[in-house]
Amino acid sequence: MYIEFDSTFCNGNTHINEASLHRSISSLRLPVLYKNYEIAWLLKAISCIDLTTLAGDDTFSNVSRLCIKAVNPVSHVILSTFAENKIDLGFLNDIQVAAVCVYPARVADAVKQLKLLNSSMPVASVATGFPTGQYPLTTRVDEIAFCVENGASEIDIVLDRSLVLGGKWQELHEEVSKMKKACGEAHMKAILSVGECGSPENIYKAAMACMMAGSEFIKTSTGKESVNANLPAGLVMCRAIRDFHRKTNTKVGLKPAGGVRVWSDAFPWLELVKEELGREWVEPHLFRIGASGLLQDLEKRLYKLATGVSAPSTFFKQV
Ligand SMILES: O=C[C@H](O)COP(=O)(O)O
Repeated sequence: MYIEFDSTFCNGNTHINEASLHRSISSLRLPVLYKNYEIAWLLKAISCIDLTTLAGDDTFSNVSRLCIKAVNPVSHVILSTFAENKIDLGFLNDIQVAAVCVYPARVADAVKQLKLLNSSMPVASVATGFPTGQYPLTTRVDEIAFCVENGASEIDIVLDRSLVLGGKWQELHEEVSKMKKACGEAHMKAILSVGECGSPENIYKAAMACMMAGSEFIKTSTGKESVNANLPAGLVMCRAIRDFHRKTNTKVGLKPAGGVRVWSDAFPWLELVKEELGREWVEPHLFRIGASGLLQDLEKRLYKLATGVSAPSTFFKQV
C-alpha cells in the first residue's frame, strides 16, 4: 500500500543496539526437529523459495531447466519412498517453489518454459540496474517496464545506496514510488542490500521508506554484496515490518537472499519470522527465500530422511 512520505516513520532518533541484536539472534533456538516435523520444515522452506539464476552466462537452456526443477522440486524417488513408508505429508505431491527469479533479458525464456509446463508459477525479475543500482533513474524505471511487458509478475528492485548512506529518506521514497508505479500490477520486492546500508538504523529507515512507497516485500540482499543475508539484519527488517503493520495495518513480506545455501542456513530464518511476526508470515505470500543453491541441499536432506542413507553424488544433476 502506497502512503505519502512521513518522516516520523524514519524517525531520526531511532537507535538500534547492535550488541542486543546479536544477543537476540544467539538466543534464537530451533525447536527439536523430530522426523516428520523436520520434513514439514523442509517442505515449507521449498515452497517459499524464489529459485534463482543470476549469472552472466544464463541462456534459454539453463533457465528452462530451472523452470522444470521449480515445478518439480522434489525427485520422484524421494516422493515414492515416502509413499511406500506411508508417510502422509499432505501437499507433498503438489509441492512447487514459490517463483523463479531471473535477469530481465531471461524473463521471456522463463515465461515461455513455464507456459509449456502448464504452470502459472510467477516469474520474478531483478531490475533497476541490479545489483548496484548505479544507473540513471530513467533507465532503472524503464527496465521495470521491460520486465513487466515480458511477463514478469514480481520485480526485485535495488536501491540507490547513496540515498541510503546519505540519509535521504524522502528522495528514496520518491524513487521507489516511481518504481512501484512502473510495476503496475506486478508485486515489488525492495532489495535493501543490508551489507551496504552502513548501519542497522539505515536498514530500518530504508525498509520504512520502501514500505511507504508500496513495496510488497523487503529483501535483504542481491547475493552479489560481500555481506548478504544475515540474521541480525533480518531481525531489524522484521521489526520494521512489525512497526509498519502496527501503524498502517499493512502486511509486508520478508525475503532473505544471498548466501542461503543449506538447510541449516534456511531454518533459522523460518524460526525468526515465526517468532517475530507470527506463524501467518511463514507462507509464500509473506515469506520467500531467494536462493540459487539451497534447493539441492533441502532435497538431499529429504532423501536422507526418506531412505535413511545419504544420496549418492550422482543423484543430483546440476540445474
Ligand atoms: O536474489 C537472490 C540471490 O541473488 C541469490 O543469491 P545466492 O546465489 O547466494 O543464492
